[in-house]
Amino acid sequence: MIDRTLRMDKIEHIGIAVKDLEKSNGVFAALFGKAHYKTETVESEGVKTSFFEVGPNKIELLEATKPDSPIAKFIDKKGEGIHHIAFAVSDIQAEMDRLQKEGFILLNKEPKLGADNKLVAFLHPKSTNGVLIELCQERP
Ligand SMILES: CC[C@@H](C(=O)O)C(=O)SCCNC(=O)CCNC(=O)[C@H](O)C(C)(C)COP(=O)(O)OP(=O)(O)OC[C@H]1O[C@@H](n2cnc3c(N)ncnc32)[C@H](O)[C@@H]1OP(=O)(O)O
Ligand SMILES: [Co+2]
Repeated sequence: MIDRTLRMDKIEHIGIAVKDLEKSNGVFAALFGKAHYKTETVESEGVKTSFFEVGPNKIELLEATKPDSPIAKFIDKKGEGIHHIAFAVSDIQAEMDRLQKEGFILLNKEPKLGADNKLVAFLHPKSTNGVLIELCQERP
C-alpha cells in the first residue's frame, strides 16, 4: 500500500551542465537579470556549482572539476544542457526506501553530502525515462 505521508514536495533545483562556469554565470545573469548568489565546489561529485534564484525556483550550474566527473562524461556524450531535476523531500532515507520498493534504481545506498547544505541521492536515468533525478533533504 502507498504511504501517503511520503512524497516529493517540490522541484528543489534544475541542474544544468556547462563547460565554463564563469562564462555561463554571465549568460544566466543576463537571462535572469541578476547574478548567482553562491558558488560551491563539491569535490566528492567532481563539480563546481553556482546557484541562481529565479522567483521561487533555483537553477544550479555545474562545471566538471575532473575528467571522470559525471558532468564531463555527460557533456562529452550529450553536450551542455539540462543534466538533472532535483526534488525536495522531507525524509530522504524513507523516500529512497519507498522508491526502491517501487522499482527505481538508486545510485547511492545512503544519502550523501550535496551542495547548499543538502543531503542528496540520485535515481538512475534508465529507471526514470532518461531523466536523472536527484532527491534533496535540508541538512538538520
Ligand atoms: C553538487 C552536488 C549535487 C547537488 O547538491 O545538487 C549535484 O547535483 S551533483 C551532480 C553530479 N553528480 C551526479 O550526476 C551523480 C549521479 N550520476 C551518476 O551516478 C552517473 O552520472 C550516471 C547517471 C550513473 C551515469 O554514469 P556512467 O554510467 O558512468 O556514465 P555514462 O556516461 O557511461 O552514461 C551511461 C548512460 O547514462 C546516460 N546518462 C548519463 N548521465 C545522464 C543524465 N544526467 N541524464 C540522462 N542520461 C544520462 C548516458 O547518456 C548513457 O546512456 P547510453 O549512452 O544510452 O548508455
Ligand atoms: Co543538483
